[in-house]
Amino acid sequence: MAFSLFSTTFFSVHPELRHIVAKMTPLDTLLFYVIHIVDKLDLWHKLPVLLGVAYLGIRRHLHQRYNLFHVGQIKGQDYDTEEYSYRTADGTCNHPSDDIIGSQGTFFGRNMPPSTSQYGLLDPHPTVVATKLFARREFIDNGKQFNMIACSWIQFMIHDWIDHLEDTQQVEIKAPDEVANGCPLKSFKFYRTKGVSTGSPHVKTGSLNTRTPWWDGSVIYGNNEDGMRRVRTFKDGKLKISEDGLLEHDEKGIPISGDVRNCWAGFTLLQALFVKEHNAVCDMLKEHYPDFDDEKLYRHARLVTSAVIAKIHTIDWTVELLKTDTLLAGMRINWYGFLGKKFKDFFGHILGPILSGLVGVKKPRDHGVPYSLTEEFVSVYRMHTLLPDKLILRNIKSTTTSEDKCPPISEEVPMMEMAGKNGERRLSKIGVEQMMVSMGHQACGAITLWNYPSWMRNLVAHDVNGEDRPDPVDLAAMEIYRDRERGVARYNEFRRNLLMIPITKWEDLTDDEDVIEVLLDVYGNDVEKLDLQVGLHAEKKIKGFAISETAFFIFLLIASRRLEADRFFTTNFNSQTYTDKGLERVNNTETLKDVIDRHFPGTTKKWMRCSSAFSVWDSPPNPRNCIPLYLRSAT
Ligand code: HEM
Repeated sequence: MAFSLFSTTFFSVHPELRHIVAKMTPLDTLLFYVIHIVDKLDLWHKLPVLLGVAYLGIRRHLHQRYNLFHVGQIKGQDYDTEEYSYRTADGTCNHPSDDIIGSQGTFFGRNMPPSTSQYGLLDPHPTVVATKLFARREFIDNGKQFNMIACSWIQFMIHDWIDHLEDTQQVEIKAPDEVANGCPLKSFKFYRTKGVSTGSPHVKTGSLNTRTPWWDGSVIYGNNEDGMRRVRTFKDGKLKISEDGLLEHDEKGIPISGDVRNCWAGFTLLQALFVKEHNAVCDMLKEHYPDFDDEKLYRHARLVTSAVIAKIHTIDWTVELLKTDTLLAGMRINWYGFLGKKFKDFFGHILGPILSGLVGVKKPRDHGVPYSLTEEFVSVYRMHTLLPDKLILRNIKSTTTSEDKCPPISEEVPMMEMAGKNGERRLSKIGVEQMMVSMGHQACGAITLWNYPSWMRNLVAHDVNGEDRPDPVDLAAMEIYRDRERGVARYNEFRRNLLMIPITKWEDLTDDEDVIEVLLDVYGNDVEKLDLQVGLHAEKKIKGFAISETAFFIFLLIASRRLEADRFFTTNFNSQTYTDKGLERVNNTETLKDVIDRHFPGTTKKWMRCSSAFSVWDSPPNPRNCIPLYLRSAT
């Protein structure tokens, strides 16, 4: 009897997922069944590497089938792809038959239908959630896994991919009495997200992405013609950069770069590094192809630099974020395929995406849904808890360096002073190398509850031109409001839509009794009401993962999509489009360390012990020989 009860519950589909499974094809139902049993045992991340990769392959397939929703009906035109064999300023002309898809100002897509929950925009009140569950009590770092370069890197990527168009109408949020004492701002105002009619019966209102969603380096090149003109020198294909290796600034002190919103010194440092990389690619191309004019040099250098950025993100940054052998293998398979780099270098992309990787396949694939980034993707990237309260500067001139290559601390600067125009002034005094080494040695924050930076709860945000907004905001509360305003599902609905087992009680989410006590205070016993952000930050983490599993499944889908839907990572990832030397540059760059070494020779040799520039620099190198033998060809 006990066994039969066990077997029926164990082998049956979770009742709350049945309506989703009912829409699947028989083969997909079977595949779902396989991953569902693994999920019930909480097993996939404990499986041997190849089985773990297989699980993720099945999951990604199901998400491609059931978690891509197109929003909006704007249709572009067919165009001559050969004429546009370069990345345009506004992201047009990338999809092979529709020039508009993926360009600036198109709709955010969705990974699931807009939330059906009946809870109101202020239920529970966003400042109550922010104060009771997010406010930092004391800084929690994430150990040696991830440093401030990694934190800046992801902001650098966000500013390449996504930002929402705002309305002209403002919302005002007032902190209720019960938490007012714990709120740096008793009330604050901000612009609503602009809701735009989609013309479609399914998702009636959507929002527009003011950045180009392609992985096209728009964070340094701009999102349209004006942005691109601002950053170019129009000589030898190069971009503007100051003598000291940092960004140039306009007369108001705003950096001259592709994206200048909500920047801080760590972020502009990366912009400057990749401007240097772009300019070095221009020099290299000019040497090999002396006939290339300014325009040709610019276009090719942009293709190469954007691909270098995408590659570093895929096989260096992500691997540090999700530090397990399965993900190390999975991300390298995304770029190089199961047969690994050596095979691909030698034979080229002669086999399909599984054996030779997503990059270089013959045709871009969008799984029947035009490419865009999604509302849910934005939500899972809300990672402001990565930011500390202070930047710890190191003295790289000191002669008393310890054996672990860790220079002594010279100063601790409040993060507020490193943001915006003030931050730019400070950075110019600090200089590139000291800033890079200092960020390398500082762990960033853990993505967990009670770790939201206090200074961001009274933050002067910027407009798209990099100008300060007059009204400071409580970003922690605002983020809760944003997800609700945009119809992003709350935590449990989000999980169901991602084919994950929903929670039924707080203990399913966390073992932390203090957290459970506050969840009960804020949400009562209603687990359905739990905000997505709170769930993502509270969830028990898989060993080695800096983010929650729930967030990870969105990454799994979108990380591949950014590569496989893009013509310049597929059909046009070839020497005809990139040039032989350009493609060689992409193929020979594996990590951020490679780029730092090119432009600041000696820096990592002197100051870095670890293998990746994204780990805390005095941590030991990765023991690569722990990777199973059968995967060595892929690594
Ligand atoms: C000093 C550093 C940073 C500052 C000052 C900053 C500030 C802001 C502000 C003011 C917003 C707009 C909020 C709104 O209007 O809804 C925002 C949005 C966002 N930020 Fe940050 N941020 C910083 C770093 C980061 C980092 C490290 C991440 C990590 C992933 C991140 C991810 C995001 C995301 C995903 C959004 C939402 C974008 C959207 O609504 O389309 N930010 N940030």
